[in-house]
Amino acid sequence: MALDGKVAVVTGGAQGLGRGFAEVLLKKGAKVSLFDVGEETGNATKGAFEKEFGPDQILFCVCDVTSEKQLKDAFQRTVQKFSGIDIVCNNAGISNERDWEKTVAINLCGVIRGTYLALDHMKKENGGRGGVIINISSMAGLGPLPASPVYTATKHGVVGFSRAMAMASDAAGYGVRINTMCPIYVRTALLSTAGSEECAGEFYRIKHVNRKLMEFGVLEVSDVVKAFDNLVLDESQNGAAVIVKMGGFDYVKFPTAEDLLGSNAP
Ligand SMILES: NC(=O)c1ccc[n+]([C@@H]2O[C@H](COP(=O)([O-])OP(=O)(O)OC[C@H]3O[C@@H](n4cnc5c(N)ncnc54)[C@H](O)[C@@H]3O)[C@@H](O)[C@H]2O)c1
Ligand SMILES: CCCCC/C=C\C=C\[C@H](O)C/C=C\C/C=C\CCCC(=O)O
Repeated sequence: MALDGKVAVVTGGAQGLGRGFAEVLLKKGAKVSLFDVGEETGNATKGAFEKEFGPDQILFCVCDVTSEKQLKDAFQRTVQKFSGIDIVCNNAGISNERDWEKTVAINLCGVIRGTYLALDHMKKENGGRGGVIINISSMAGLGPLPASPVYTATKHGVVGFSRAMAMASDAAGYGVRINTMCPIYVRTALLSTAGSEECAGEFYRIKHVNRKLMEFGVLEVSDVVKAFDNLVLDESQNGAAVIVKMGGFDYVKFPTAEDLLGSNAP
């Protein structure tokens, strides 16, 4: 998929990974709509991007992904400004075990809602152009992060939902690919707050078990952006989950029905 002239949405795009994803899309000629709850950071990022890429390439919508109305309005504003949508990255996420229902609402319900609304605009049966949706999970979507059980559950949920939706999209002829990214730790604001007493809650006393997993390494945003760029462009991938780790990225090999059921497989 060539990116020049394409229209992209990035949730949680004001900072961190989302900002990095937005920047690479803009560099390759796409128009980008940032959805973020952080008004000040979002406006600052919009201003910086406008300076570099010009005023017509970027839109910032103050939007909380837990609100159906705000998310719907943000998609609508994007379509009105840019005409259609080709790429959606559901990236907004938090790590807060104390307020675990908020973690589920943003990390899992926000991704589901963002995917459904994206499909309303992108699927061919609605007159959309097709395209690609990339949902941001984590390595904690593939294995346990012990001091963050609810975060782990939401990220497993993102992988399962995205794989099922990829098959549904294919079977229904939507023309939209749906893939997931699963990075190990990345140096962002989320990482510096997740281990705090305020976010870890009762698991604060065992935060060392999460910290130990830093032995896998800590990525820079640019490492994850490279894998994102590859996944957006690779039209052969639908239902893929990409692990991003030190030294590069790989496609996850999931067990097949035959692996799981042996001779009972259909
Ligand atoms: N940093 C890591 O180690 C790491 C590793 C793997 C996956 N991830 C995932 O990557 C994604 C981005 O995380 P990050 O590290 O860049 O974090 P970050 O905190 O730097 O950025 C997250 C952005 O999401 C926004 N956001 C939070 N709640 C929102 C809401 N309700 N509605 C809209 N926007 C909202 C924030 O304002 C912020 O701009 C998350 O889904 C996270 O789980 C992070
Ligand atoms: C297979 C094992 C899973 C390993 C998980 C690896 C990476 C996870 C990345 C997450 O998305 C990061 C999110 C939250 C981090 C939570 C706690 C970190 C505490 C760090 C600290 O104490 O400073």
